[in-house]
Amino acid sequence: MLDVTGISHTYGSGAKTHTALGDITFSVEKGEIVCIVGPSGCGKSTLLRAISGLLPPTAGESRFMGERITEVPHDLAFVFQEYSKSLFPWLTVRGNVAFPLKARGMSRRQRHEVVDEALGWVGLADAVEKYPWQLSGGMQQRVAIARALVCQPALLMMDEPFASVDAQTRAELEDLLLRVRREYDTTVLLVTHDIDESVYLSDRVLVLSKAPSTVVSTLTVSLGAERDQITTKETDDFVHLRGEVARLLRYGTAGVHDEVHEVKQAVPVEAVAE
Ligand SMILES: Nc1ncnc2c1ncn2[C@@H]1O[C@H](COP(=O)(O)OP(=O)(O)OP(=O)(O)O)[C@@H](O)[C@H]1O
Repeated sequence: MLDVTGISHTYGSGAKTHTALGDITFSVEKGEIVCIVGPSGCGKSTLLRAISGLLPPTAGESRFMGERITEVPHDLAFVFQEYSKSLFPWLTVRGNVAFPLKARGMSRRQRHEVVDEALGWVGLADAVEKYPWQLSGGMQQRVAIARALVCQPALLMMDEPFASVDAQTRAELEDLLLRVRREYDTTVLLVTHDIDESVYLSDRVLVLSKAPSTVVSTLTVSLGAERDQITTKETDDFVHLRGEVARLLRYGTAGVHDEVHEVKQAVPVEAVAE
C-alpha cells in the first residue's frame, strides 16, 4: 500500500537549517494499522507531510500502491489533532462531511445517503444540522473522522488525532478506529505521543529516534484483531510491548538496561511485600 524509501527532510537554507528527518524507510501493508511514536519534536508530523505529498522531501520517495507520490493522492485522507481548525465553522455537520463528496461531483441525493451512513457510524446521527461550535471536542473529532471516511480512502493518515480529547472519549475514538478498520479494511498510519495507544491500536509500532530521526525499531503487535480497553491492556503481551516501546524511546534499544535494573534493585524486597 505504502512504500517509504530513504525519506529525509531539512528545513531552512544557508546557515540556518534543521534536519528533522534523517533517512527513513518503511512499508505499510494493506489493512494494517501502523503507529509512529518518537521523542517530542523529532519530526513525526514532518514525516507524515513528507510522505503524503504535502511537503516535498529533501531526499527519498514514497509510493502509494506503486505510484510515486508527488501530490496528495485522491485515495488518501487526513485527520489532524486540531479538529477545531480543520472543520468549516460556517457549515453544518452535514455540510462538513459532505464537502469532499461535493468536490467529487456526487449528486445531492447520494451525498445525503452517504453522509447519513458515515454519521451513523461515528454516533452523530442526531447532530447533522448542528454547527461545529455547538459540539463538544470529541464530537467535533468524530465529524472530522466521518469526513475522512466518507470517501472510503484506501489510506488514512492521522496526526495525533485523539490528543485533544478527554481520556474516556479517546478510548471510544480508538475503538471506533479499530471498528472502521475491521469493517472497511482501511489502512491507517497514525502518529501518537501515547505509548499505550500505539500498542493498543497497532499491528506494528514504528519507533523513531530524536532528530535527525531514523527508525530505531519496528515492533510487531500480535494482540489479535479483537481488542478491549480493559482486558487487552491487562495481558502480559500488552504490558511487555508497552515496556519495549518505552525503552526504545528512552534508550534507543529494547531489552534490559542497567538503569532499569538499578531502579528495580533499589527497592527493598520488604517494601514491595508491604
Ligand atoms: N515549517 C517549518 N519550518 C522550519 N522548521 C520546522 C517547520 N515545521 C517543523 N519544523 C521543525 O522541525 C522539527 C520537527 O517538527 P515536527 O512538528 O515534525 O515534529 P513532531 O515530532 O511532530 O513534534 P511533536 O512531538 O511536538 O508533535 C521541529 O524542530 C520543528 O521546529
